[in-house]
Amino acid sequence: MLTLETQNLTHRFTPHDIAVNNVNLRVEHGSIYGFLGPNGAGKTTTLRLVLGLLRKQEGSIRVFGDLFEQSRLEVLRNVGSLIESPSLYGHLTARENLVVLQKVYRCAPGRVDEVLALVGLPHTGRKRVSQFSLGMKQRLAIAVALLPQPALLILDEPTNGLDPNGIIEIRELLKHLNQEWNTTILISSHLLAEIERLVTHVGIINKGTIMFQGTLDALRSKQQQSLQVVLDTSNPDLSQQLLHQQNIAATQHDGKLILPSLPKEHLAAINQQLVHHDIKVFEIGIVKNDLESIFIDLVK
Ligand SMILES: Nc1ncnc2c1ncn2[C@@H]1O[C@H](COP(=O)(O)OP(=O)(O)OP(=O)(O)O)[C@@H](O)[C@H]1O
Repeated sequence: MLTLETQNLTHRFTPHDIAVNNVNLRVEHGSIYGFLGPNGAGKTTTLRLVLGLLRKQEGSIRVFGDLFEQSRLEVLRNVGSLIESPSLYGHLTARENLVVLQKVYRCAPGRVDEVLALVGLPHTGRKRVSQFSLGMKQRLAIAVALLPQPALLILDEPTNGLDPNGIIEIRELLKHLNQEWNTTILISSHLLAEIERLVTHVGIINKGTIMFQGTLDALRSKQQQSLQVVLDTSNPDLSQQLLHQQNIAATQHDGKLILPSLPKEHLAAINQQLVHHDIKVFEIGIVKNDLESIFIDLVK
């Protein structure tokens, strides 16, 4: 079941530039969907459209199965979001901030302490938010988003500017929300490494267009397909010639040969043949592209 689905979502800020181009997001119920792309790719614009913060121009948006424009209030009651920097009152404590918003959103008063505990801020006492670290502010902003006990949480780069510890803390919090409360999470980031250990699904956007969408496993299998073999020999030119004679496309990098992934038996035969031509074989290794380089390839 899809919690969020867009069809051909398209948005232009000017007639000549398409910020979001026929985007078909498919966020499955119970998933943690990482929405990835470099700066300016169209992530924030897409998320703002999905939340009705920008007027939709083309395409359709369904949340919880309903068309967004036909059930806007009902949908927004069940969606928590953090887009760009959070609006918090610096002169108030974490609790006081939440009490104000609990009244605005008309949630049960008991929810304030629940969300403070959930985000790990129950003991900040009289400390004003202006004295909070960036990580604490982000946690509080997520607490605000959680007040209405949302079934869908949309977070735009929530770990921006956080140190590695802060990033890990937010990651653990989101995992907990997903596992314990079954909250579906859509989180954007421009760094795959930052969310790789968190997400179940990935959507990669570049210049407004989705380049890849699927499970993290599907992205990993792309990584598998991109394995290469590195061959270090005493005579790279002759080795390359011999490989080309067998229709194996080998290229030279820093005196080593790079060839496509081949079965073990085939590599052993190549080794034998090179030795047979008096070529010393120093190394036959596998080059495993990391997920980050697959991501970079997709958005190049
Ligand atoms: N209010 C606006 N007016 C005009 N152009 C805009 C506006 N907001 C965004 N854009 C343009 O739309 C494109 C997509 O921007 P968007 O902010 O959605 O990207 P992003 O992926 O969220 O990037 P970042 O990671 O830097 O936030 C960019 O070219 C940007 O310059």
